[in-house]
Amino acid sequence: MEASLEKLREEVLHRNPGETEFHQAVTEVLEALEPVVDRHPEYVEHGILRRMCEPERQIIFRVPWVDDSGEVQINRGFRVEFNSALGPYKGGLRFHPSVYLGIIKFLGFEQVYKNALTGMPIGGGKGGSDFNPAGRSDGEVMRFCQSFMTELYRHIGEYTDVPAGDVGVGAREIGYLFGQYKRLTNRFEAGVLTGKGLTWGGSLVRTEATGYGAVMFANSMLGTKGESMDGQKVLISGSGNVAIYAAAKAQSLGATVVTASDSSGYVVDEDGLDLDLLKQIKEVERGRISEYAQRRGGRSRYVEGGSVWDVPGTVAIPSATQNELDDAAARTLIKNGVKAVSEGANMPSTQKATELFLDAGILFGPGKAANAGGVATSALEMQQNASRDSWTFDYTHDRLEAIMADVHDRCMATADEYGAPGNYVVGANIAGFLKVADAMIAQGIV
Ligand SMILES: NC(=O)C1=CN([C@@H]2O[C@H](COP(=O)(O)OP(=O)(O)OC[C@H]3O[C@@H](n4cnc5c(N)ncnc54)[C@H](O)[C@@H]3O)[C@@H](O)[C@H]2O)C=CC1
Ligand SMILES: O=C(O)CCC(=O)C(=O)O
Repeated sequence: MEASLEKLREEVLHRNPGETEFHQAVTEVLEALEPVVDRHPEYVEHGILRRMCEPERQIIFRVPWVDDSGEVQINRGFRVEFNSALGPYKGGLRFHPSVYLGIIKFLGFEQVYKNALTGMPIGGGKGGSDFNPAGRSDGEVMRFCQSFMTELYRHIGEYTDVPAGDVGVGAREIGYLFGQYKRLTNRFEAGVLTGKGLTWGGSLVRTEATGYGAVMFANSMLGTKGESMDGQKVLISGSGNVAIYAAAKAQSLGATVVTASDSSGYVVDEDGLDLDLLKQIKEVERGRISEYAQRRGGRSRYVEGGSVWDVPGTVAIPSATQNELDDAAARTLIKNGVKAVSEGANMPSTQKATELFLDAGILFGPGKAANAGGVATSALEMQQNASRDSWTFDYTHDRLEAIMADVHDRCMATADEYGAPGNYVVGANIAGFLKVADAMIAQGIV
């Protein structure tokens, strides 16, 4: 790495001890920015890179609540408002026991570049809690969400910071969070959260958008080689919001999706996933993936533990969590003939896995580009809220499709321009960076 970038990387590691995911995300971006620094020393002179590695604001708070047995529970809440050069902070909330500051900072950092790439007027942020919704009753989830919002509400607003869902935060949680925000502020401020219910300010296509977008991105990448999703054998990890709708879009484009997983194991279904069954188990019953094989029968099977990436396939869409696809998995995928990897999750491939894909000439769509469809559609939801309008499914879907095509083309053109043709990691990071950096220069040292 170039000396000024290496110095900055060391400074970030030193200032943020123990935050390994944040270190990883920063390292990837700094490596990709090497050709920019050579060409544009003014970004170093203005301290842009250093400022972009330091969140504008980090909020950490206590979230006390009472469980069903009357016991007081304490969780920790976070909101990292990373960068507002392009618009209000925007990004999801994650409720998962693994959450700590380093995870929220990596997600917030990624969000800045991703949101810039969408072309929409949104800055970047992320939040969440170490609360584990698994096994909690609706009443417990509601009381937790109400307590979480009782602190968060003073930091957010449609022109300030607009949270949404992420792992463990879906329509149910957004409903409880919105209800409490409305109660505390006495305002029906629809644009303060996205991912809302369709009858109270939500947007059609937002539920499907991240998974759909990741498949659209894969389709565009394959298009550069004269191929498409049609006829591909697709491996998907996870079985949550992103995984389910990535599978749905892939199937609608003529692919066969043969895997899904959760933290206990994975299923393989050579006949293609039955998505109605998967949705019933995961979205309605909130059950385990093992039940899928039990109920589906036929050629489906459940594998306890193990890795979904052991299954042969031509397109991989990792859609569960960070660092779920390591170098061993990447080698297996390459050996088995994978052609394209489109990251539905945030940073699901380790740095080594990413390098292996790039070195092998695999089409590789990094999360900040490939999964940008979710936040882009959140921005469309904000647009509808601002104009008190609601658009049709088809119109919103067309907007998403146009945005994803543009993200793809911009990554490709930028990679070409900076001497790394076909490298979407370089393209995504540089294209996102330039937009934010120019806005920051225009706005002065703030
Ligand atoms: N929901 C959204 O709009 C967006 C989500 N993402 C990213 O996509 C990923 C998935 O998020 P969602 O689907 O929204 O969450 P979700 O809560 O709906 O689903 C998460 C899924 O991942 C599985 N999972 C978690 N840890 C796992 C592990 N260690 N091994 C295997 N499976 C595991 C869970 O069982 C669950 O099926 C995350 O990285 C998230 O940050 C990215 C962009 C937008
Ligand atoms: O829709 C949003 O605001 C956030 C989506 C998100 O959390 C992400 O892109 O990782």
